[in-house]
Amino acid sequence: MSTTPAIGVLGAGAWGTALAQMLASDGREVRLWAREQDLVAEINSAHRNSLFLPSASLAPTIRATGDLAEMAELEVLLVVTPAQHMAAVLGGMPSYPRDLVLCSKGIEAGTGRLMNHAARDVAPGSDIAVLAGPTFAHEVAGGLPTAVTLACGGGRAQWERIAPHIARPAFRPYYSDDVTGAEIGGAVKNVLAIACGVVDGLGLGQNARAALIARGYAEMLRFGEALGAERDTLAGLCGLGDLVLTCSSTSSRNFSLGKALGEGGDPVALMADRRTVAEGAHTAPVLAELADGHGVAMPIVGSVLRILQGDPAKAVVAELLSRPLTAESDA
Ligand SMILES: NC(=O)C1=CN([C@@H]2O[C@H](COP(=O)(O)OP(=O)(O)OC[C@H]3O[C@@H](n4cnc5c(N)ncnc54)[C@H](O)[C@@H]3O)[C@@H](O)[C@H]2O)C=CC1
Ligand SMILES: O=C(CO)COP(=O)(O)O
Repeated sequence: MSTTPAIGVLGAGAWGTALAQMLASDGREVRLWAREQDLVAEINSAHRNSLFLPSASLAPTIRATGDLAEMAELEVLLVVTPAQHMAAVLGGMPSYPRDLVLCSKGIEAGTGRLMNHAARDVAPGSDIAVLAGPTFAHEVAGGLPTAVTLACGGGRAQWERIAPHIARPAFRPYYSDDVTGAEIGGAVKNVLAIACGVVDGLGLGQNARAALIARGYAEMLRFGEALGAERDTLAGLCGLGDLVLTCSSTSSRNFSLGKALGEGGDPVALMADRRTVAEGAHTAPVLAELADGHGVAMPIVGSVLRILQGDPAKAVVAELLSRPLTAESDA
Protein backbone atom coordinates (compact mmCIF):
# COMPACT_ATOMS: atom_id res chain seq x y z
CA MET A 1 0.00 0.00 0.00
CA SER A 2 1.46 3.39 -0.91
CA THR A 3 1.41 6.01 1.87
CA THR A 4 1.57 9.79 1.74
CA PRO A 5 4.79 11.06 3.33
CA ALA A 6 4.68 14.08 5.61
CA ILE A 7 7.20 16.06 3.64
CA GLY A 8 8.10 16.77 0.05
CA VAL A 9 10.35 18.90 -2.12
CA LEU A 10 9.23 20.94 -5.12
CA GLY A 11 12.11 21.10 -7.61
CA ALA A 12 14.79 18.51 -8.32
CA GLY A 13 17.76 20.69 -9.14
CA ALA A 14 20.92 20.25 -7.07
CA TRP A 15 19.46 21.87 -3.95
CA GLY A 16 16.04 20.20 -4.04
CA THR A 17 17.67 16.82 -4.58
CA ALA A 18 20.20 17.38 -1.78
CA LEU A 19 17.42 18.42 0.61
CA ALA A 20 15.40 15.33 -0.30
CA GLN A 21 18.45 13.15 0.32
CA MET A 22 19.12 14.83 3.69
CA LEU A 23 15.47 14.38 4.71
CA ALA A 24 15.52 10.72 3.66
CA SER A 25 18.83 10.03 5.42
CA ASP A 26 17.12 8.37 8.39
CA GLY A 27 14.85 6.19 6.29
CA ARG A 28 11.88 8.58 6.12
CA GLU A 29 9.86 8.78 2.94
CA VAL A 30 10.16 11.94 0.87
CA ARG A 31 8.28 12.96 -2.27
CA LEU A 32 10.28 14.93 -4.85
CA TRP A 33 8.71 16.81 -7.77
CA ALA A 34 10.88 17.07 -10.88
CA ARG A 35 10.05 19.12 -13.94
CA GLU A 36 11.92 16.78 -16.29
CA GLN A 37 10.10 13.47 -16.97
CA ASP A 38 13.39 11.62 -17.66
CA LEU A 39 14.61 12.72 -14.27
CA VAL A 40 11.49 11.36 -12.54
CA ALA A 41 12.22 7.98 -14.10
CA GLU A 42 15.93 8.08 -13.30
CA ILE A 43 15.41 9.01 -9.64
CA ASN A 44 12.82 6.25 -9.16
CA SER A 45 14.69 3.50 -10.98
CA ALA A 46 18.41 4.28 -10.64
CA HIS A 47 18.24 6.51 -7.51
CA ARG A 48 20.40 9.13 -9.20
CA ASN A 49 20.05 12.67 -10.54
CA SER A 50 22.63 12.75 -13.31
CA LEU A 51 21.38 16.14 -14.59
CA PHE A 52 21.80 18.27 -11.48
CA LEU A 53 23.52 16.28 -8.68
CA PRO A 54 25.52 13.51 -10.33
CA SER A 55 27.76 12.92 -7.30
CA ALA A 56 24.96 11.65 -5.04
CA SER A 57 23.58 8.18 -4.64
CA LEU A 58 19.97 8.74 -3.53
CA ALA A 59 17.92 6.96 -0.89
CA PRO A 60 15.28 4.56 -2.27
CA THR A 61 12.72 6.20 0.07
CA ILE A 62 12.79 9.28 -2.17
CA ARG A 63 9.96 8.90 -4.68
CA ALA A 64 9.94 11.32 -7.59
CA THR A 65 6.82 12.49 -9.38
CA GLY A 66 6.05 14.87 -12.22
CA ASP A 67 2.51 15.46 -10.96
CA LEU A 68 2.04 18.72 -9.06
CA ALA A 69 -1.25 17.50 -7.60
CA GLU A 70 0.68 14.90 -5.58
CA MET A 71 2.58 17.69 -3.80
CA ALA A 72 -0.61 19.25 -2.43
CA GLU A 73 -1.32 16.29 -0.13
CA LEU A 74 1.74 16.72 2.11
CA GLU A 75 2.02 18.43 5.49
CA VAL A 76 5.20 20.38 4.71
CA LEU A 77 6.47 21.35 1.27
CA LEU A 78 9.98 22.66 0.64
CA VAL A 79 9.88 24.93 -2.41
CA VAL A 80 13.21 24.75 -4.27
CA THR A 81 12.67 26.01 -7.81
CA PRO A 82 14.79 28.80 -9.30
CA ALA A 83 13.45 32.09 -7.92
CA GLN A 84 12.26 33.36 -11.31
CA HIS A 85 10.03 30.27 -11.79
CA MET A 86 8.78 29.86 -8.22
CA ALA A 87 5.40 31.58 -8.62
CA ALA A 88 4.65 29.80 -11.90
CA VAL A 89 5.48 26.32 -10.57
CA LEU A 90 3.63 26.89 -7.30
CA GLY A 91 0.71 28.34 -9.26
CA GLY A 92 0.35 24.99 -11.06
CA MET A 93 -0.65 23.20 -7.87
CA PRO A 94 -4.37 22.62 -7.31
CA SER A 95 -4.14 23.35 -3.56
CA TYR A 96 -1.42 23.79 -0.96
CA PRO A 97 -0.02 22.17 2.17
CA ARG A 98 -0.42 24.11 5.39
CA ASP A 99 3.34 24.84 5.58
CA LEU A 100 5.46 26.07 2.68
CA VAL A 101 9.21 26.38 3.29
CA LEU A 102 10.86 28.56 0.66
CA CYS A 103 14.44 27.58 -0.17
CA SER A 104 15.05 29.58 -3.38
CA LYS A 105 17.38 32.57 -3.18
CA GLY A 106 16.41 35.50 -5.34
CA ILE A 107 14.05 38.39 -6.03
CA GLU A 108 11.43 38.17 -8.77
CA ALA A 109 12.34 40.25 -11.82
CA GLY A 110 9.54 42.39 -13.20
CA THR A 111 7.55 42.52 -9.95
CA GLY A 112 10.33 43.05 -7.37
CA ARG A 113 8.56 40.53 -5.13
CA LEU A 114 10.50 38.66 -2.49
CA MET A 115 9.75 34.94 -2.63
CA ASN A 116 7.55 35.10 0.48
CA HIS A 117 5.42 37.83 -1.09
CA ALA A 118 5.06 35.83 -4.30
CA ALA A 119 4.18 32.66 -2.35
CA ARG A 120 1.61 34.51 -0.25
CA ASP A 121 -0.04 35.83 -3.42
CA VAL A 122 -0.26 32.31 -4.86
CA ALA A 123 -1.06 30.35 -1.68
CA PRO A 124 -2.67 32.80 0.78
CA GLY A 125 -3.91 30.00 3.05
CA SER A 126 -0.47 28.55 3.81
CA ASP A 127 2.01 29.59 6.49
CA ILE A 128 5.29 30.63 4.89
CA ALA A 129 8.77 29.87 6.22
CA VAL A 130 12.18 30.54 4.67
CA LEU A 131 15.14 28.15 4.89
CA ALA A 132 18.46 29.83 4.07
CA GLY A 133 22.11 29.68 5.02
CA PRO A 134 25.53 28.41 3.93
CA THR A 135 24.53 25.20 2.18
CA PHE A 136 26.39 23.83 -0.83
CA ALA A 137 24.12 21.08 -2.15
CA HIS A 138 26.81 18.41 -2.61
CA GLU A 139 27.92 18.76 1.03
CA VAL A 140 24.36 18.45 2.38
CA ALA A 141 23.73 15.43 0.14
CA GLY A 142 26.97 13.92 1.47
CA GLY A 143 25.77 14.24 5.08
CA LEU A 144 28.32 16.89 6.10
CA PRO A 145 27.27 19.09 9.07
CA THR A 146 25.25 22.13 8.04
CA ALA A 147 23.36 24.85 9.93
CA VAL A 148 20.62 27.05 8.51
CA THR A 149 18.22 29.80 9.47
CA LEU A 150 14.61 28.60 9.46
CA ALA A 151 12.57 31.79 9.57
CA CYS A 152 8.91 31.10 10.32
CA GLY A 153 6.28 33.65 9.28
CA GLY A 154 3.88 31.65 11.45
CA GLY A 155 6.12 32.19 14.48
CA ARG A 156 6.89 29.63 17.19
CA ALA A 157 3.77 27.59 16.47
CA GLN A 158 4.92 27.00 12.90
CA TRP A 159 8.46 26.22 14.09
CA GLU A 160 7.12 23.56 16.49
CA ARG A 161 5.23 21.98 13.58
CA ILE A 162 7.97 21.99 10.95
CA ALA A 163 11.37 21.86 12.69
CA PRO A 164 11.01 18.14 13.66
CA HIS A 165 10.33 17.32 10.01
CA ILE A 166 13.45 19.16 8.84
CA ALA A 167 16.15 18.80 11.53
CA ARG A 168 18.56 15.86 11.33
CA PRO A 169 21.76 15.13 13.28
CA ALA A 170 23.87 16.74 10.54
CA PHE A 171 21.31 19.40 9.54
CA ARG A 172 20.59 21.96 12.19
CA PRO A 173 17.97 24.69 11.73
CA TYR A 174 18.01 27.79 13.97
CA TYR A 175 14.74 29.58 14.68
CA SER A 176 13.95 33.07 13.49
CA ASP A 177 10.71 34.90 12.75
CA ASP A 178 12.39 37.33 10.34
CA VAL A 179 11.32 35.97 6.97
CA THR A 180 12.35 39.16 5.16
CA GLY A 181 15.85 39.10 6.64
CA ALA A 182 16.39 35.43 5.79
CA GLU A 183 15.37 36.03 2.20
CA ILE A 184 17.39 39.19 1.70
CA GLY A 185 20.56 37.54 3.00
CA GLY A 186 20.29 34.73 0.43
CA ALA A 187 19.28 36.93 -2.48
CA VAL A 188 21.90 39.66 -1.99
CA LYS A 189 24.86 37.36 -1.28
CA ASN A 190 24.45 35.77 -4.71
CA VAL A 191 25.09 39.12 -6.41
CA LEU A 192 28.04 39.83 -4.11
CA ALA A 193 29.50 36.37 -4.89
CA ILE A 194 29.58 37.35 -8.56
CA ALA A 195 31.58 40.45 -7.54
CA CYS A 196 34.06 38.29 -5.58
CA GLY A 197 34.41 35.97 -8.55
CA VAL A 198 35.17 38.93 -10.80
CA VAL A 199 37.94 40.07 -8.45
CA ASP A 200 39.35 36.54 -8.46
CA GLY A 201 39.16 36.33 -12.24
CA LEU A 202 41.00 39.65 -12.55
CA GLY A 203 43.72 38.33 -10.19
CA LEU A 204 43.23 41.17 -7.69
CA GLY A 205 44.10 39.12 -4.61
CA GLN A 206 42.63 38.08 -1.30
CA ASN A 207 42.76 41.52 0.36
CA ALA A 208 40.43 42.80 -2.32
CA ARG A 209 38.08 39.85 -1.83
CA ALA A 210 37.91 40.42 1.94
CA ALA A 211 37.23 44.11 1.33
CA LEU A 212 34.40 43.21 -1.04
CA ILE A 213 32.89 40.82 1.48
CA ALA A 214 32.94 43.50 4.22
CA ARG A 215 31.73 46.35 2.01
CA GLY A 216 29.19 44.04 0.36
CA TYR A 217 27.88 43.06 3.77
CA ALA A 218 27.41 46.77 4.53
CA GLU A 219 25.30 47.00 1.34
CA MET A 220 23.26 43.97 2.45
CA LEU A 221 22.63 45.58 5.84
CA ARG A 222 21.56 48.92 4.34
CA PHE A 223 19.21 47.25 1.87
CA GLY A 224 17.84 44.83 4.47
CA GLU A 225 17.09 47.57 6.96
CA ALA A 226 15.28 49.60 4.29
CA LEU A 227 13.00 46.61 3.69
CA GLY A 228 12.41 45.87 7.37
CA ALA A 229 14.95 43.07 7.95
CA GLU A 230 16.64 42.78 11.33
CA ARG A 231 20.40 43.34 11.54
CA ASP A 232 20.80 40.29 13.77
CA THR A 233 19.29 38.06 11.11
CA LEU A 234 21.69 39.35 8.49
CA ALA A 235 24.61 38.86 10.90
CA GLY A 236 23.66 35.17 11.12
CA LEU A 237 23.76 32.06 8.96
CA CYS A 238 21.49 33.33 6.16
CA GLY A 239 23.38 36.62 5.72
CA LEU A 240 27.02 36.84 6.70
CA GLY A 241 27.35 33.05 6.94
CA ASP A 242 26.18 32.45 3.39
CA LEU A 243 28.07 35.48 2.09
CA VAL A 244 31.38 34.14 3.38
CA LEU A 245 30.74 30.66 1.95
CA THR A 246 29.61 31.78 -1.47
CA CYS A 247 32.26 34.47 -1.87
CA SER A 248 35.12 32.06 -1.15
CA SER A 249 34.66 29.04 -3.35
CA THR A 250 34.45 27.99 -6.97
CA SER A 251 31.84 25.46 -5.78
CA SER A 252 29.52 28.48 -5.99
CA ARG A 253 27.90 28.91 -9.40
CA ASN A 254 27.66 32.67 -8.77
CA PHE A 255 31.33 32.98 -7.83
CA SER A 256 32.33 30.88 -10.86
CA LEU A 257 30.22 33.04 -13.18
CA GLY A 258 31.94 36.14 -11.77
CA LYS A 259 35.36 34.54 -12.19
CA ALA A 260 34.63 33.79 -15.84
CA LEU A 261 33.49 37.41 -16.32
CA GLY A 262 36.65 38.68 -14.64
CA GLU A 263 38.71 36.52 -16.99
CA GLY A 264 37.07 38.34 -19.92
CA GLY A 265 34.14 36.01 -20.67
CA ASP A 266 31.15 37.37 -22.56
CA PRO A 267 28.10 37.61 -20.25
CA VAL A 268 25.58 36.68 -22.94
CA ALA A 269 27.54 33.56 -23.94
CA LEU A 270 28.19 32.59 -20.33
CA MET A 271 24.48 32.81 -19.46
CA ALA A 272 23.34 31.06 -22.66
CA ASP A 273 25.57 28.04 -21.95
CA ARG A 274 24.14 27.30 -18.51
CA ARG A 275 21.87 24.45 -17.46
CA THR A 276 22.30 25.28 -13.76
CA VAL A 277 21.12 28.53 -12.24
CA ALA A 278 23.35 31.46 -11.15
CA GLU A 279 20.63 33.39 -9.32
CA GLY A 280 22.71 36.53 -8.80
CA ALA A 281 22.61 37.31 -12.52
CA HIS A 282 18.79 37.40 -12.44
CA THR A 283 18.57 39.22 -9.11
CA ALA A 284 21.15 41.95 -9.85
CA PRO A 285 18.90 44.13 -12.10
CA VAL A 286 15.83 43.98 -9.85
CA LEU A 287 17.95 44.44 -6.72
CA ALA A 288 19.62 47.54 -8.18
CA GLU A 289 16.19 48.92 -9.11
CA LEU A 290 14.72 48.25 -5.67
CA ALA A 291 17.77 49.78 -3.98
CA ASP A 292 17.38 52.91 -6.12
CA GLY A 293 13.69 53.09 -5.26
CA HIS A 294 14.48 52.93 -1.54
CA GLY A 295 17.37 55.40 -1.82
CA VAL A 296 19.90 52.75 -0.72
CA ALA A 297 23.44 53.01 -2.10
CA MET A 298 24.72 49.65 -3.38
CA PRO A 299 27.80 50.45 -5.47
CA ILE A 300 29.06 46.85 -5.61
CA VAL A 301 25.68 45.56 -6.77
CA GLY A 302 25.58 48.35 -9.38
CA SER A 303 29.05 47.35 -10.61
CA VAL A 304 28.02 43.69 -10.96
CA LEU A 305 25.02 44.79 -12.99
CA ARG A 306 27.18 46.82 -15.37
CA ILE A 307 29.55 43.89 -15.90
CA LEU A 308 26.59 41.58 -16.59
CA GLN A 309 25.37 44.15 -19.11
CA GLY A 310 28.71 43.96 -20.94
CA ASP A 311 30.89 46.72 -19.49
CA PRO A 312 34.53 45.56 -19.18
CA ALA A 313 35.18 44.18 -15.69
CA LYS A 314 38.55 45.86 -15.33
CA ALA A 315 37.18 49.34 -16.05
CA VAL A 316 34.18 48.86 -13.76
CA VAL A 317 36.40 47.76 -10.86
CA ALA A 318 38.73 50.73 -11.49
CA GLU A 319 35.73 53.08 -11.20
CA LEU A 320 34.59 51.38 -8.00
CA LEU A 321 38.05 51.96 -6.51
CA SER A 322 38.18 55.61 -7.53
CA ARG A 323 35.00 56.67 -5.72
CA PRO A 324 35.54 59.58 -3.28
CA LEU A 325 37.13 58.61 0.04
CA THR A 326 34.62 58.47 2.85
CA ALA A 327 33.91 57.14 6.34
CA GLU A 328 33.53 53.36 6.69
CA SER A 329 30.01 53.86 8.04
CA ASP A 330 29.02 55.70 4.84
CA ALA A 331 28.10 54.21 1.47
N1 LIG B 1 22.71 24.42 -5.37
C1 LIG B 1 22.90 24.88 -4.13
O1 LIG B 1 23.91 24.54 -3.49
C2 LIG B 1 21.88 25.76 -3.49
C3 LIG B 1 20.87 26.36 -4.23
N2 LIG B 1 19.95 27.17 -3.62
C4 LIG B 1 18.87 27.79 -4.36
O2 LIG B 1 17.95 26.80 -4.78
C5 LIG B 1 17.27 27.23 -5.97
C6 LIG B 1 17.32 26.11 -6.98
O3 LIG B 1 18.68 25.91 -7.33
P1 LIG B 1 19.31 24.50 -7.70
O4 LIG B 1 18.53 23.40 -7.09
O5 LIG B 1 20.74 24.59 -7.37
O6 LIG B 1 19.08 24.44 -9.28
P2 LIG B 1 20.02 23.79 -10.38
O7 LIG B 1 20.85 24.85 -10.99
O8 LIG B 1 20.73 22.59 -9.87
O9 LIG B 1 18.98 23.25 -11.44
C7 LIG B 1 18.19 24.10 -12.24
C8 LIG B 1 16.74 23.90 -11.85
O10 LIG B 1 15.95 24.80 -12.59
C9 LIG B 1 14.79 24.13 -13.04
N3 LIG B 1 14.23 24.85 -14.18
C10 LIG B 1 14.85 25.17 -15.33
N4 LIG B 1 13.98 25.85 -16.14
C11 LIG B 1 12.82 25.95 -15.45
C12 LIG B 1 11.55 26.52 -15.76
N5 LIG B 1 11.31 27.13 -16.92
N6 LIG B 1 10.59 26.44 -14.81
C13 LIG B 1 10.81 25.84 -13.63
N7 LIG B 1 11.98 25.27 -13.30
C14 LIG B 1 12.97 25.33 -14.20
C15 LIG B 1 15.28 22.74 -13.36
O11 LIG B 1 14.20 21.82 -13.42
C16 LIG B 1 16.20 22.49 -12.17
O12 LIG B 1 15.46 22.04 -11.08
C17 LIG B 1 17.97 28.50 -6.40
O13 LIG B 1 17.20 29.62 -6.00
C18 LIG B 1 19.29 28.49 -5.64
O14 LIG B 1 19.78 29.79 -5.35
C19 LIG B 1 20.01 27.42 -2.29
C20 LIG B 1 20.98 26.85 -1.51
C21 LIG B 1 21.99 25.98 -2.05
O1 LIG C 1 23.41 29.27 -2.04
C1 LIG C 1 24.37 28.54 -2.11
C2 LIG C 1 25.17 28.14 -0.95
O2 LIG C 1 24.57 28.53 0.24
C3 LIG C 1 24.81 28.06 -3.45
O3 LIG C 1 25.48 29.08 -4.09
P1 LIG C 1 25.55 29.13 -5.67
O4 LIG C 1 24.14 29.21 -6.17
O5 LIG C 1 26.37 30.33 -5.99
O6 LIG C 1 26.21 27.85 -6.12
